[in-house]
Amino acid sequence: MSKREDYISWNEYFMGLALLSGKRSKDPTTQVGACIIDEDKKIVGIGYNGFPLGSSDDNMPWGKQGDFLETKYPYVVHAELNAILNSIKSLKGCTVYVTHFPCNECAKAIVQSKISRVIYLSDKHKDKDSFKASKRILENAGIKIEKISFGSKKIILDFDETNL
Ligand SMILES: O=c1ccn([C@H]2C[C@H](O)[C@@H](COP(=O)(O)O)O2)c(=O)[nH]1
Ligand SMILES: [Zn+2]
Repeated sequence: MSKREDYISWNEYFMGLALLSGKRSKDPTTQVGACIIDEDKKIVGIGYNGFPLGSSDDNMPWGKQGDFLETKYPYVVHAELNAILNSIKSLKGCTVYVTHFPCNECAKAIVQSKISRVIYLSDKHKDKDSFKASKRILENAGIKIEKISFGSKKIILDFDETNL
């Protein structure tokens, strides 16, 4: 019997984990996931966007507009920051897989934690100033930035045990 040829690549595996992590997010508009790996391809941190630990989701707003204090923006912890804060070791030389290009605040945290590569799937906010600033922060710090592309490839997770 010869080996399977249609196994997933490392990029698909780690971006898949970032996407799966984003599925935990309760943000009704944008679900972001991040997965950090070290130079040995070991997963060292993972996260998604959500409210801080102990903040009941039922007491916090998920809105986007109106009174700033009644929107999600001042309260939500970004996926990249959660992945960094959840990390189990020093992140020097690590790579972060992110479903969305990081904002300027996350870019600063990425630089400060000494992550050296950012691989992202979507840059749908690339025309916003915060994302232009983010690109500048990352580039100025010499961090490698790569847009990942899989064409229309999908990975289907089937939880039906009879199909295993
Ligand atoms: O670097 C980032 C930027 C944003 N997020 C989170 C914060 C929010 O929960 C959403 C963005 O919501 P919009 O409705 O698309 O404005 O994404 C993040 O985790 N990381
Ligand atoms: Zn951010």
